[in-house]
Amino acid sequence: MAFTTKASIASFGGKLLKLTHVSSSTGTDMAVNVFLPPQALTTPPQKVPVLIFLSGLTCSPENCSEKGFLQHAAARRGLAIVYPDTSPKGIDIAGAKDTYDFGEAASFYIDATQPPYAGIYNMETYLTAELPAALFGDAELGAWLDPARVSITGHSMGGHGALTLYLKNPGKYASVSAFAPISNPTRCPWGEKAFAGYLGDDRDEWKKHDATELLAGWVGRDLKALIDVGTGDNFYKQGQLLPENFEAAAEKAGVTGYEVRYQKDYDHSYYFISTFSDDHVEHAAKYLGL
Ligand SMILES: N[C@@H](CCC(=O)N[C@@H](CS)C(=O)NCC(=O)O)C(=O)O
Repeated sequence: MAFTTKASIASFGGKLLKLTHVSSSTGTDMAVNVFLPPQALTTPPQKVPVLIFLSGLTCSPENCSEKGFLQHAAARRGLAIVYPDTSPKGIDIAGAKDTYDFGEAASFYIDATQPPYAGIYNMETYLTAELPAALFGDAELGAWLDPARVSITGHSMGGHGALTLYLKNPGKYASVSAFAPISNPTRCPWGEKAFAGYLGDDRDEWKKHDATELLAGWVGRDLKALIDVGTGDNFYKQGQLLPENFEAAAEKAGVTGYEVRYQKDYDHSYYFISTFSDDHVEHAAKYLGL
């Protein structure tokens, strides 16, 4: 297969595959983990729906695979989980490793237009075109993964990624959910820094990658979205997440079918994610026909 298998680990009756492949979008090796539930691993193999999980700042495919607990419900419901990486890695770009919120592991899941990131940080193209084509077209993986049934979720920067890729590509994903998403990046310090660095100074360009701004294109539609935010999340308190702005924009656009839950005392960590991961898998399962 086009993927190299680095590990195959038994998990909840299924298998977690740790894979790498060469990406033409980024020009680098990309890591991706794939959890196959027991329902897929039959003879002959069974195609199962897929939930993509996009991770947050500083992460790799490992963080959520190890402590997000998505595999628990996914194994019960018969869903595969795909954990892509957060950015191209191992490239020598000056400054890219200097801070936790920009550069390596902080791609914001967009295609950068500014040097030195342009041409390398093409995460939107990678996630929406190259990776699905590689996974579903693969002789082995393609026997387990159903290209017609895909949903998306994510945490923090990955919540921003999940919401924006969903809103930019109507019909591509059956539903969306997010844990502590950066909901209005054009108006928070993390987003302003990332968008200035990757996209330049034109704030109208930034808005094309902001979930709150993108809601204007969804007037009157059913969003099929679940969002959880912890009230004890320091990044929420610092104004990095701004879920209220997303809610206000959704209300203004008259969209339906979304729920934003404020979970008392929960922080930004994987203790928060693992507590509510069953709900997010259930949300996806509902729209994936399970
Ligand atoms: N200062 C923190 C900020 C980054 C952070 O909290 N990242 C979140 C996503 S925005 C995370 O999932 N970190 C990795 C982990 O908890 O396993 C750090 O460097 O770890």
